[in-house]
Amino acid sequence: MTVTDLSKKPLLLLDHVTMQFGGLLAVDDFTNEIREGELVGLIGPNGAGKTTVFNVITGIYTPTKGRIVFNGIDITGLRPYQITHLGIARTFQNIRLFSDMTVLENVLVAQHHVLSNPDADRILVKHGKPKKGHGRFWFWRAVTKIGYLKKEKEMVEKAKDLIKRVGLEKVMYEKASSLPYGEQRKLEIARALATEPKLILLDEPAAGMNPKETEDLMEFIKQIRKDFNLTVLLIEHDMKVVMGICERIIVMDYGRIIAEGTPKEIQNDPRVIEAYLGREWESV
Ligand SMILES: Nc1ncnc2c1ncn2[C@@H]1O[C@H](COP(=O)(O)OP(=O)(O)OP(=O)(O)O)[C@@H](O)[C@H]1O
Repeated sequence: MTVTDLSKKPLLLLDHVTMQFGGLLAVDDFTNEIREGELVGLIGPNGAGKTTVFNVITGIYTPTKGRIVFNGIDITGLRPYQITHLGIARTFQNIRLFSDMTVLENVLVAQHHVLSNPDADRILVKHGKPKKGHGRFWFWRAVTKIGYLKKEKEMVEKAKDLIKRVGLEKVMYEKASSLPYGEQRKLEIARALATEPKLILLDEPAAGMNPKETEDLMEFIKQIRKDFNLTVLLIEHDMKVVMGICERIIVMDYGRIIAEGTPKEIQNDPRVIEAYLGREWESV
């Protein structure tokens, strides 16, 4: 049974997507449509192909076969930065932050793509650490000082506002590496939000979290979906999270979709229990 709300506008279509690595079909004829505002879970045993689905959506890999359409645009084969521009952001299984930078600097770096590069570089040099290759900085700063100052102010205000909205204002000037794990995850999600996505892909956001952090994360994901008008696709092994917040769940095994439905339907599906939930569900 499908649980897709057909009154919602289609946002992402994976149309017979296949990703082959040599003789291995990591993703095999994957077809699914995600509609605006949905919160969808992607689950399955280790090696089922879940992260590869994220990698083809975000342009890390070009699918061997099939087509990916986002918001009416065929994005198959586009570069990752082009896909980010169109409104897809992601987080990774292992947290990826600039550990020596503050929370604010981390968000500013993520906003980088919104501005033309010279502007973004200059703002980063001032609010973050100077990088190599910024010799043009002083020249451009003199030439475009007024526009730059305006843009800088806007960018910093925007970053601060985002940090407040995700509840990290108390640690805005702390180094990312000094934050507790749950806050590092939030910061990673905030960095994804800084690119102003329509769709966010979260790869195992609850990995390594304690039960309290996991509870907070579940609320956080529901809250940001509402506050930022997001569509969310989530890979997660923690069944409490998946069953607790997803409206629809897609189950993969050996690269293929083996089931799709509401949390209740998935929990009672014999194919899913056999391939996956039998093991995972016992631990919930
Ligand atoms: N770049 C690559 N080259 C070769 N094989 C790959 C590559 N990326 C993934 N694979 C293989 O594709 C299969 C699917 O991997 P993938 O990481 O997508 O699974 P997953 O469902 O995300 O697993 P997990 O839950 O453990 O993260 C695995 O067998 C993996 O070894």
